Formats: sequence, structure tokens, C-alpha cells
Amino acid sequence: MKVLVLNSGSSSIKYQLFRSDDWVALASGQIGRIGEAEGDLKLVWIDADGNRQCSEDNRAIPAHQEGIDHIVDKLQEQGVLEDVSELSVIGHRVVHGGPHFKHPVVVDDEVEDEIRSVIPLAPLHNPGHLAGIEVARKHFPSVPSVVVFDTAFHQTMPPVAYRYAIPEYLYVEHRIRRYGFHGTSHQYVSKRAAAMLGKPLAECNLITLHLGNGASAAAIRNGQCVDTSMGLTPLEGLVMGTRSGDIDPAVLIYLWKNLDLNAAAVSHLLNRQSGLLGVCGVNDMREVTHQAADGNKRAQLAIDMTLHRLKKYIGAYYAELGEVDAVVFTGGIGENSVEIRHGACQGLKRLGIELDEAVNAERAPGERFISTSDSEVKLLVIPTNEELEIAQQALATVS
Ligand SMILES: Nc1ncnc2c1ncn2[C@@H]1O[C@H](COP(=O)(O)OP(=O)(O)O)[C@@H](O)[C@H]1O
Ligand SMILES: CC(=O)OP(=O)(O)O
Ligand SMILES: [Mg+2]
Repeated sequence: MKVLVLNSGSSSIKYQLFRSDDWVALASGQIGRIGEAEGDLKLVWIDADGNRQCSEDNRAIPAHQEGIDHIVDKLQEQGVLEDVSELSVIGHRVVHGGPHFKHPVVVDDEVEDEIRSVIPLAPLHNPGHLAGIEVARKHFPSVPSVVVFDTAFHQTMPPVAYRYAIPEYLYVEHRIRRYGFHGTSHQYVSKRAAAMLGKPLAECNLITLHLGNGASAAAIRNGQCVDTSMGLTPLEGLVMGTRSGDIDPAVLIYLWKNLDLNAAAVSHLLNRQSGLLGVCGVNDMREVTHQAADGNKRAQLAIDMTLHRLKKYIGAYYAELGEVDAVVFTGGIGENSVEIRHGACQGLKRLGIELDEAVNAERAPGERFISTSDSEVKLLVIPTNEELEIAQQALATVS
């Protein structure tokens, strides 16, 4: 049997089709730049002879609806999903589950309504997820859809970590608290880290760093999340591609009072015009790194601010955990940026964190140790696989 996973973002859809007996990915792909004049479509699949094939094109994809139609056509055309009855379940990533969802659930009208009701808390993400769910239900009415929430893994946080120091009724009546995101990724890399360390996950203390367009850190004690950097929404915490991360809330009041910006304008400014983009005009870390290497001072400042914030969180979570087995780097930046990993580990020798610079600089794919053999705290690079984690959780939910 097979499991299809759709990870619909604000302007992209990532997807993978797994064979559930051995979790081999039969196909994986991405549709980027949805709604733009030119799309960015990629699909890698395994053909009938077991060979890896790849196709790319730039056709325009106006909306998620067309994107998912395209995915289904393409999977059928390449022979990896000939018969819908081969599909046991479709797994969907949903960034915000709000206060209600602690575990994956089978989608019904009520679940869809609940996801819709928390759109204001994840405006960049939840609308795309809903579009994905609706189109999948239309294409595969007989196949159950299961939603797996980014917020679920963080539900083990204690109140000291998830409460804001604001009047209690805002928590009790409005559920204003810290939820945390990228949970599926933090959970996946935690399990892989335990396997690499050769210890049960329940005995591992970890700091996991998911550094992609959105970025978050998590403190894991005995395999469970005890703190994370994102909050009520995916805006809190680290410096991100276009999001500010931590900021004095008085800045918002200032913008409202003195620049006459309303709530929508402030949200747009902090979610879409800030972070690396706000500081240096570019949001892609590869480009920022090139510009900094060419002597661009704004790009260098953007990198230095990213590292400054990242180190604050590593230090804070180290202090919270007391003992740390490993720091894990994942996400597009964590997996690929030699410079960011180098900068994040600088000067931490007294904490028992020592990077092996030569190993860090090797652009090797896959899971690897990048600490010196003497480093008390191990440093790991682990490519995340949110889709695999979602596929396994989705199948377990309907089994
Ligand atoms: N070789 C690289 N060096 C530095 N940054 C990289 C590299 N490869 C990818 N990235 C960065 O990873 C980020 C995207 O991460 P990803 O996890 O794919 O994002 P998303 O949040 O969209 O899933 C971008 O900022 C991109 O520039
Ligand atoms: C929650 C979040 O920020 O997700 P992404 O990194 O995919 O934007
Ligand atoms: Mg991501």
C-alpha cells in the first residue's frame, strides 16, 4: 500500500509518495512560486525498472487547486500511482492546531472548521493547508485524510515555558499561550539523533535547531519537548527569512501610534518584510551569504544578527537542560550552511561544544557528526524529513 503526504505552504506544495511496507519514497516533489507568472516544478520518482527519474518545468500554477491536480496527474502519468485503491491514507502537514489538537486526526468537517478558526494565528500557512485538504478530498473521496500538526510535539512543554506573563484571563478565555511549530521536524530529528547517539530517545537531552525559511529551536529533555522558540504564532524567536522573531512588543504599539499602521499592516511588516529581508533586502540565506562574502555590510549584519540570536537560544536551552547530549542542525540552512553552523558554534568550547571545522566544511549529504572526537556535546547534521514522519503518523492514525 502507499501513503501520499502533502505539505502545502503559503506559496509552495511539497509532496512525497511512500510505499508503506518499507517506507521507500517512490516519488517526491515540490511546486514552488504558486500564483506567480512562472512556477517552479520538480518531481523525482522511481520508474518501473527501479531507476531514479527527474522532471522539472516552469509552467505557471495559479493556485493550490491546480498544483494538486498537477501532482495527481504527474504521479499517474509516471506510473507510481496508477490506482487510487493503492492509497491507504493521505497525510497533510498543518502548522497550527490551536489549543484542541494534541495528536494527528482524521479530517472531517469539524476538523476543517477548527483549522479554519486558527487562520489568524498562522496566516502564512493554514490557508494553504486547507486548500490542500479540500482538493485531496475532491480527488480521492474514498481515501481518508489525516492532519499532522506542527504544534503537537510541543504539547509536552510545562506552563513555565508555554505561558506568557500577561493577565491570566487571556490564557483561560482566549488560549493565548506559546504553542511552538516545526514540531514534526523537531520530533523526527530527535529520533534520528537518538539512533546516531546509540541511546534510547527517552534518555536524550537535545537542542534541535530547525533553520529554514521559518526557523525555530527546541529544548528536548529525556526525549520530550520542554521549550521552543516559536510562540502563539510562528513569528516569535529566531531571525528568519522574512520574519523578525523576538521583538519588544512596544515596537508594535509605536508603529500603530506613530506610523498609523493598522493590525494587518503590522502583521505584514513583521511576517513578510522583516528578518533577513528587512535587514539586508534579501531573504534567501544562500544569496545573503554570497553578498556578505562580497563585502556587503548589510548582508554581513543580517548574518551576524542571525547568529547572535541563535547563540542566545543555544545558551538559554543549555542552561534550561543542564546537560546536553547533542545540538542538532536541520532545515535548508542547518543542513547546508557551513558558515551558519561555524558561526553558531564559535566560542562555546567552555560549554563542551567543539566543532570539527574540516568535517563541517565537507559538503557531504546525509546524517553526520560534525563535532571533534573530544567534544562533550555532539554536533549533528540531520536532514529533516517531515513528510516521512507525517506519513508514518498518518498511517498509524488510521490503522
Ligand atoms: N547551501 C546553502 N547555504 C546556505 N543556505 C542554504 C543552502 N541551501 C539552502 N539554504 C537556505 O535554506 C533556506 C530554505 O530552507 P527550507 O528548509 O527549504 O525552507 P522552508 O521553510 O521553505 O521549508 C533558504 O534560506 C535557503 O537559502
Ligand atoms: C511554521 C513555519 O514557520 O513553517 P515554515 O518554516 O515551513 O514556513
Ligand atoms: Mg519547511
